[in-house]
Amino acid sequence: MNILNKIYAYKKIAYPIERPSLKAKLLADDGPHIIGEIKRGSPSKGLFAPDLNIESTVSRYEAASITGYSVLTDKRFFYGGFEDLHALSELTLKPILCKDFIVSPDQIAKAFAGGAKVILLIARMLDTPTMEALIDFAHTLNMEVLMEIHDANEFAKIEHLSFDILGINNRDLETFETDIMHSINVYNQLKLADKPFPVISESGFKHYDAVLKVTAHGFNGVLIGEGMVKDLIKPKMSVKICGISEKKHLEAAFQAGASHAGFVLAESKRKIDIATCGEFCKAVRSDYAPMKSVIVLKDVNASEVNALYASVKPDYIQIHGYFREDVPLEDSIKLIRAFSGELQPNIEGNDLLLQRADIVLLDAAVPGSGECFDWDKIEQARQSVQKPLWIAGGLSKKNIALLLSQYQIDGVDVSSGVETQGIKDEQKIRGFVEEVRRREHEIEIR
Ligand SMILES: O=C(O)c1ccccc1N[C@@H]1O[C@H](COP(=O)(O)O)[C@@H](O)[C@H]1O
Repeated sequence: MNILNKIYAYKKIAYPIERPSLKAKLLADDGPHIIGEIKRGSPSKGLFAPDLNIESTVSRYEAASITGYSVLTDKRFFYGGFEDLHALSELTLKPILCKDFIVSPDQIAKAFAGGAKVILLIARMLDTPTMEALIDFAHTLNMEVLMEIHDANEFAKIEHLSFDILGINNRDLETFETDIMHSINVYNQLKLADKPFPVISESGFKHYDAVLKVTAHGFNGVLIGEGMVKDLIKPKMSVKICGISEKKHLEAAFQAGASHAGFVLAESKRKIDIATCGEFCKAVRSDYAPMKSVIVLKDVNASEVNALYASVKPDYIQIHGYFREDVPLEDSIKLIRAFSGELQPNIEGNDLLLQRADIVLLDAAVPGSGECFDWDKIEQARQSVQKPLWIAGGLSKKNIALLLSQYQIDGVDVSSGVETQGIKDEQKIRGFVEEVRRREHEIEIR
């Protein structure tokens, strides 16, 4: 190996990453797309996350399946720094936006060297020739430009420029107030749905529902700072896809955004063997976070439950039918207690497991049969159970809207309703989860 080969090999290690395009990711139809920001503080809030640890923040954001990162590199007003960009770029392969007040090509070069794929330009702060020159320079580095506007007047100023992504800032910089309706109104006013570039809504997201609300209005994604740092952005409703017996269906449940994957070890046409179940639970832990694994059992003793818990290592154990505590149930087991239709105390183990349960599940008389139970019973259970309440039994994309509009529940569990001729159907899995997310959002904003 001559010296040039050696230097080349070294440089390839030092500069390995051609980050994917944020624009392309935002245009892909697998959202909602969240750009999670590394933000320690702001002029309006001061330093709100002085001890922010980049590594643990990245693990949390990755678990939330964000599409890309934004990192504040301004020190004076936002308490950030290029050291944060460098640290972040070592930890992720996703696109990174360098969030700064860019006025010169030097800053773009610095952002590029730090591993950023995207720079921000603020329409209100720059004149048009400067923006044009900065966009050209970014493009020569194969970087993308997020052009930020606040209102329609600012759009008129940048409309003809060749930026890559448009951002509408919900924050009024005079008052620092944020209102996500602001970006929705501007989006509609400017008829941005017809434009070829992706549009994101920026700032002021404090609930996951708000993310769904803006994406339902046509936005390709959202940029969230404080809400991500403070871990406020989470879907509300748990969605369990049960009876998974093939890896591709586990993948489909994850991709669709299900919160739980269920593996049946009880007698059933969906029963899988313990070794496969162990593999699936392991895959959920290592590849599908934040999704959780659930093993489904029926008519069991505590000793069997403890043994399965030790060998398969699921996140949750769901128990149907009777339960006998022949030995104490392992303390660390997280439990879903399934009841047939109502909280009857007459099955052995019900009282004990109701007390011990982390989640209570109301299901049909024959679990996994695709039959609904009498939903009138839900209200009574809601009143008496102060724990998360999930519903199963004959759910599908067709009846989920009715269920969610009538009852205050915390999760839904489906098996037959996402199958075609007894086999899990990837399209139905996607359709079911999408429908839940759409409906939970509608319910929230009523
Ligand atoms: O799915 C099964 O075969 C099964 C067997 C034994 C216990 C539970 C089982 N699945 C549970 O069935 C419901 C949902 O079923 P469906 O949508 O009505 O078909 C849910 O509790 C699953 O966890």
